[in-house]
Amino acid sequence: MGMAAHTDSTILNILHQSNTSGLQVFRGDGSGWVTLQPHPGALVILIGDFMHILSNWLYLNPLHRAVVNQTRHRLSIVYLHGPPSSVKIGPLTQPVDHNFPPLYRPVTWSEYLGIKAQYFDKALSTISLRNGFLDAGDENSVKID
Ligand SMILES: O=C(O)CCC(=O)C(=O)O
Ligand SMILES: [Fe+2]
Repeated sequence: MGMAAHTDSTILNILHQSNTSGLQVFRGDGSGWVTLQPHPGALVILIGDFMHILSNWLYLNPLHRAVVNQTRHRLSIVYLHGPPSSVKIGPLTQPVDHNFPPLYRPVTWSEYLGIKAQYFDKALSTISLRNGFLDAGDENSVKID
């Protein structure tokens, strides 16, 4: 089963893929979609939207996807780590300096999941405190195919 391009709505995801590749991460430096080759015993840590929010854009949520393999069976196991569903979470004050004020309004995970279901790749923009600020999935920064 493949997965369309997305960012994870969690704090972070811990992923193990079998020895068939399929996980790809989008790199904004012009490399485009880069395949993360599986390594035996290795785990992939993906920063989710809430780590992105908490860190006020210091730790970026990578746009990624899973492509299907027509000939080889592929298995990936993902542990999703999110915040408590009803606690409001916004950018932490510590990494936020005065020249870089909070970029997002506080939001609960359950509220954010509703926003994500409705706006998908534009979800972070809808809680942005700065108009025109671009996030990973935004139309103008990355074209999702
Ligand atoms: O199949 C994969 O390796 C990716 C899975 C994934 O991105 C997810 O579960 O959020
Ligand atoms: Fe994912």
